Amino acid sequence: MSAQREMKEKKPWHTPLTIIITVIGVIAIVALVTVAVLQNRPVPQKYKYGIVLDAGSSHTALYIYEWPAEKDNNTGRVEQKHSCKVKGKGISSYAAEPEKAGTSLIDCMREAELQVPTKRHRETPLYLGATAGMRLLKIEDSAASDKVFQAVEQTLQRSPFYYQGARILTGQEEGAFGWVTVNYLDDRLKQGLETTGALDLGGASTQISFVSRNYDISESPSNSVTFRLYGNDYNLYTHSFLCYGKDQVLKKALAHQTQSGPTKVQDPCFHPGYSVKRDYASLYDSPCVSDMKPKGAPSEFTHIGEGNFSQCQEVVKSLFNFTACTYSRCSFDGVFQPPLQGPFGAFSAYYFVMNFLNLTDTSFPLETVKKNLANYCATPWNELKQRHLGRVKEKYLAEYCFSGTYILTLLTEGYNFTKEKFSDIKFIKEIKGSDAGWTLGYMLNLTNMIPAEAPDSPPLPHAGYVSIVTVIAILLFILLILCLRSIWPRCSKQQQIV
Ligand SMILES: Nc1nc2c(ncn2[C@@H]2O[C@H](COP(=O)(O)OP(=O)(O)OP(=O)(O)O)[C@@H](O)[C@H]2O)c(=O)[nH]1
Ligand SMILES: [Ca+2]
Repeated sequence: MSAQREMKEKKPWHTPLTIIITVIGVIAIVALVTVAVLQNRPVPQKYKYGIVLDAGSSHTALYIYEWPAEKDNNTGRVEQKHSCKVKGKGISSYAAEPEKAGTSLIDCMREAELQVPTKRHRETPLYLGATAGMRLLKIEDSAASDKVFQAVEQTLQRSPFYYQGARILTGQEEGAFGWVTVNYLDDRLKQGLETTGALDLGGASTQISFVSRNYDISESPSNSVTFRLYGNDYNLYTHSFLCYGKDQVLKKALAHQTQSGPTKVQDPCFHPGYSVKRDYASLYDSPCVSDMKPKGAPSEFTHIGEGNFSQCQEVVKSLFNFTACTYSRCSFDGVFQPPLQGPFGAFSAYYFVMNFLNLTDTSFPLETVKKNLANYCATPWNELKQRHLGRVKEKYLAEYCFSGTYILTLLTEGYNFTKEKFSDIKFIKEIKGSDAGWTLGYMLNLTNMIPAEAPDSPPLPHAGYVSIVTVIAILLFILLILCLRSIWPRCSKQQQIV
């Protein structure tokens, strides 16, 4: 009997009660961890979608955005799922046959129907925003602009999506939403980091938007937009220059060189050996140049290239007015601009052009960039065609020298990016797979997806929470075992004595 008791005291571990407690302990811990994991496991993702059509002056593009259904308010979660380039020109080019503006969108709308799951169609908001091309058409022929919108609306209303309207964005909205897009995608807003300025170069207008500390917004209220995003206040400076998109500036440069109504124009911004017949009527067909049309000009002129970068720069410079300024400081054409500040992202045509010219690396000195561009401009047209035609559209190829010169002039002389500041610019196409442009910012704003105040977030991420629960459970279990091992003999002894 005493030997048996001694055995039990030495190995209390093997008593049925200990085994039962251990099994219950293990089951409890497994259950606790399982519940913690299941409760906090990210449920299979359901997505929401939003569609924005960017009706630009040169073309229309459709963007589909996607975000996890339960996390509307979290930053950095909306991503571009798909984009579709509408075939043909921008909707403003259909002024004479407005119904075609509507039908031009059909193919991309079909693509969108396939991209967004059918059961989400009815709840997916669909917006169309038009920019400088439609602004110019509205100035030129307001009735034609209305007809284009009617045609576009007809197509969009027929789609299965939740159509929210088509309208012309103001230049201020276009600039500000481009800035929101860039900073949202870079996760700068929620974290309250220094923001990135946005430079957008379109076909008909160009936008500059940045936050400049300590500048007096009351000096030019029309250039300021204030935001409260995730608990941070932003005073944004923004300006949109109508007629300073690269297509309209090219018209202005050619208009400047054809003021005497010549039949031949020697253009330093085009390559040696380039020679194309152009007609006066289509050169002067936009409100940006219509009042410059020379009287008694012939019907056409021959556009001849000379390939001289510095002369081209002089032509381009002459298109800006650097003298008129009623503010403390101006960029050009009497427009207020506070001191440049912070890094900048330059997208759209800034990227297309500088990428083709291999000039996106701004760590090179500005002088080197200019020298490379000068070499490129001097390259004979035939040589370039041999090198690139087939892969690059002839119209784009012919214009890169002019466009590159315009970009450098606009940045350095227009906005005053000095040789030190030039390296603050990054030429970008997209950020984390989403295109840089105003469309994402526009949708985030209209769907109220960026809150004014910072949302409360759980103190621990899911993985951290599960790990801590598991560690605590294991520690408790070990403690229980240790307790059992040290106390049990005494307990059982006491039981026996009793
Ligand atoms: N080289 C090159 N140019 C392009 C490309 N796509 C567009 N462009 C040109 O770049 C310029 C700007 O294009 P976008 O940014 O789409 O301009 P947009 O939105 O139509 O015009 P806005 O209404 O003024 O904003 C236009 O002159 C286009 O013809 C491209 O892939 N390569
Ligand atoms: Ca644009």
